[in-house]
Amino acid sequence: MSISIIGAGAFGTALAVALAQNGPVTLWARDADHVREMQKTGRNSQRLAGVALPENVSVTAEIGRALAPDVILLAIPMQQTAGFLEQHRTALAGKLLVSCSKGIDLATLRGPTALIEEICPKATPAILTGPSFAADIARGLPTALTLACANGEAGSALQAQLSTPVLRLYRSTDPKGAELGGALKNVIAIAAGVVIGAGLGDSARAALITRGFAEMTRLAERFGGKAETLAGLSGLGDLVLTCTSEQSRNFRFGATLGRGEIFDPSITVEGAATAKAVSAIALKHAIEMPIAHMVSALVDQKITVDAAVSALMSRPLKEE
Ligand SMILES: NC(=O)C1=CN([C@@H]2O[C@H](COP(=O)(O)OP(=O)(O)OC[C@H]3O[C@@H](n4cnc5c(N)ncnc54)[C@H](OP(=O)(O)O)[C@@H]3O)[C@@H](O)[C@H]2O)C=CC1
Ligand SMILES: O=C(CO)COP(=O)(O)O
Repeated sequence: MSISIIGAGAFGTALAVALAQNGPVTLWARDADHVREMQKTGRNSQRLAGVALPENVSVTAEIGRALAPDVILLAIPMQQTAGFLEQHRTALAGKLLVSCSKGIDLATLRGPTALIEEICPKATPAILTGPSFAADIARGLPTALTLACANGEAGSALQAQLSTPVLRLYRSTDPKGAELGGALKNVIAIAAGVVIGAGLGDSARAALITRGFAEMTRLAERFGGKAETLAGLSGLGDLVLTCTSEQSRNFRFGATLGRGEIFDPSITVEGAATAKAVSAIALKHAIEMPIAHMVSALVDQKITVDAAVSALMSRPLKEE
């Protein structure tokens, strides 16, 4: 059975390369010139340099072709997802829609599977998330991810269809916990980057990862996510990866903030908008999320790094 991937960014392209081991893959990009270039060169040098596209990846700008398979992976940035779903709502009815995005929609404060449920109620939502840099997946390095779907039968079928010898998927029926873990870890990764960029040291980063994980779990549990999901690949696993690697765009963005420099605005940094969404959710539901509030304020340049650190360090002393 063929699958299609919406979005020929770094991650969509890497997944196409990996999943081509299992059968034909259709990779859709919105820009016809970009598609022609990929068809001609057999590469996506704009988004994932140095990687050849296997022969059974067919790249297209025709949305009708891309929306024909029963299983469709959505690999576009979170803030563009609602618009895409709305535009193609009718064609998406009855499909298995696997979001590969990590974030919270700022306009509706919903995560990817909640957005799919809201906009495409006749589709079955799932999420593929966990520690995985596109470049690693494309090189065929061993990777383990979470495939979460509330419908256990559909989740099992997807797990089998999307696993490869080097891409090991663990199944979960907790999409809420999985999507919140993936969204929130980006916010904490920005904070970790700030800590390193500002020269505050590895001890401070370890403290921040740990307290950030407590925030992630607190918020996810409030919305029905399970603590054990947060402790798995989609939460702790991805948090560790993103807070400790220079490959992470969220971490690098934070490090740039910490150094007081300007980050290239064309680079996708999901945690920036998501920090604002998380801060709004925390205020609305009275959930204690001090790190997320600080990241949101830093992103909006409403606070300096020094002021953010002293605000976090001067909070009342409490039990762990
Ligand atoms: N890169 C990684 O290592 C990983 C990324 N992810 C997640 O995958 C998602 C995508 O990230 P990534 O691939 O890295 O991002 P990139 O910045 O590499 O690419 C984004 C892609 O989305 C396309 N796009 C943007 N807006 C729209 C739209 N409205 N309609 C259709 N296509 C659109 C862009 O097209 P165009 O070129 O025309 O602008 C581009 O191809 C994010 O949520 C990210 O967190 C998850 C795990 C790993
Ligand atoms: O989600 C990722 C790794 O799991 C990619 O992280 P960045 O978006 O920060 O590069």
